[in-house]
Amino acid sequence: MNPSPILELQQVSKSYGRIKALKAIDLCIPPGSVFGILGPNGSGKTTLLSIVLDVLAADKGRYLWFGQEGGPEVRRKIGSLLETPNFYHYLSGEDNLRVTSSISGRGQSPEAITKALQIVKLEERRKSRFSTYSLGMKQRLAIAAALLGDPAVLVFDEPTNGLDPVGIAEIRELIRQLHAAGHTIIMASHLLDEVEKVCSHMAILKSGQIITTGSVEEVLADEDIVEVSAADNTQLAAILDHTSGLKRLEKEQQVLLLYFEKGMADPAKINQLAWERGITLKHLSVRKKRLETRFFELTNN
Ligand SMILES: Nc1ncnc2c1ncn2[C@@H]1O[C@H](COP(=O)(O)OP(=O)(O)OP(=O)(O)O)[C@@H](O)[C@H]1O
Repeated sequence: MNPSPILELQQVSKSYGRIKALKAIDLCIPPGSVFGILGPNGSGKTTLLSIVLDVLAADKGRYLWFGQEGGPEVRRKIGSLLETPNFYHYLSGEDNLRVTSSISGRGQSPEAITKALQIVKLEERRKSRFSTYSLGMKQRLAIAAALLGDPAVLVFDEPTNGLDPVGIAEIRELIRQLHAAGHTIIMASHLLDEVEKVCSHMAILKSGQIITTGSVEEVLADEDIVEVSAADNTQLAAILDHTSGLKRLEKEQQVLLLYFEKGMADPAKINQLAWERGITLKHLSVRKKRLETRFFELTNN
């Protein structure tokens, strides 16, 4: 039996005038997951997160956190970062967290603030003014604010937006660490590579609809891809073109890519087939589909 979802959306719809931003969304987010919400610009990611965080009201449908409908008790278990908070530039990181915690009423003890600063690795710079922080540090301070009160779930909208590769890698590590510490993380992103690196599950949104959802492996593994090469790839292609279960064959630089229905690829049989026709393979491997490829397949249709 599947564990009860941390968050469940049932038929959630939202329009802005004539624009239908979300169209009857059903979605389940499993506990303990790092759940990526992916989608092109304008697909409805921010609208979806704003609704489940009670920032926006849905026109129709409902959502349940921990199996319940809203309320302050439930809200306390969720930390969020929708957009960078308005920190005071002349205050230190630590003082900014004090202000945030007194406004939100969460994690007000000095220990809670120190712990949040430690987790995001800003302890050494806690006394520095916010204005002296790099963009990556500012974003980590925003995550520290979301961590106040030690919420079970963290919701981030584009947490690596505007960061350089080092800043992105720091946030990636932080997300992994928070996940390992037991938090469920829900994040909207358009960075396919990031989602592939850190997420366990995902949903792809397009024009306000979920076009696929599941574990990252499930979403990617819609077909088997086998990579082969021999001294003469043209001859090899002619032989393998009739392999049973083969959907299509593509040439890519020095290798041939054989696409099979899911579960139909048989590398041993491919090797044998080539061998029987007098061809020795130089290379044979099963390739994992990249999220980028899958994303474009799904969103371009
Ligand atoms: N306040 C608003 N008024 C009118 N239309 C809006 C408003 N906010 C969003 N929209 C529209 O709703 C749709 C979904 O927008 P949303 O910001 O949720 O998408 P998104 O996937 O988060 O996009 P991005 O990746 O660009 O942030 C878009 O067509 C957008 O133009």
